[in-house]
Amino acid sequence: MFHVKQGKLKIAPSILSADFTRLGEQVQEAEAAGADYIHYDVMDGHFVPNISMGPYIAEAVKRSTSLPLDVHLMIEDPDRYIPDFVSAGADIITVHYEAVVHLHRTVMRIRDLGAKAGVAINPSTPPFMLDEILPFVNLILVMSVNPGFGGQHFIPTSLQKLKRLRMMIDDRRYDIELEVDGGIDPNTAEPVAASGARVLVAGSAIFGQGSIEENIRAIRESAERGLARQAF
Ligand SMILES: O=C(CO)[C@@H](O)[C@H](O)COP(=O)(O)O
Repeated sequence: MFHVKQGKLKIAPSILSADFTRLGEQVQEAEAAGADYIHYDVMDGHFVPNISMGPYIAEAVKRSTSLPLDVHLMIEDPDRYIPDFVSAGADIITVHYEAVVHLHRTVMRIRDLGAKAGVAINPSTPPFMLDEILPFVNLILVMSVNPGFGGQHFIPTSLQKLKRLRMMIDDRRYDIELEVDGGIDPNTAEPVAASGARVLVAGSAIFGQGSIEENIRAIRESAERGLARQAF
């Protein structure tokens, strides 16, 4: 894991904001429009105040696309469900720093089961809390809203956090994807990319209104402008 691979910007539509009566169709539309991952939010009503989807729907989503399934577990005791999501076809499984006691064990478990392992941090968690786990993860997810709901406003202090993490990753030459999630739209995509994010999750800005294809294009173009003027 000790080489830097910048790669291109990735867009990960969050299907939390999709039309569930046409879920397969909307996932396919996102894929045809050039999405890179399908972001799948799992909420348990405990770690976050909302309840969303479990492994059965994940398995159906996986069958409807050839894109990697990027599963974000916003749940307490995620270890209980990691094997179910791996069996459902999850390619990346991200757990919350705040939800896990033995984070290294959890991360290694995800990797041993054959998926990539991510760690997410809430808006109030400082980046240095990830210091010891960085050598073991494939992805870091910066939550730029308090997790639990789509359609919230981007928290601007997330930009400093992204810059700090970008530096931590690059200075140590880790091959880790830096993902951001919450309030990403054509306005915020530029500053988050300029601050170091390389995977942008967006829900309401992609599925909320208008064409999925145009919405993805607008976010990608904005992020590419941000990448071109990296803020550090
Ligand atoms: O994890 C979450 C919310 O907790 C996200 O993935 C949301 O689904 C993003 O929605 P928007 O802020 O893009 O509408």
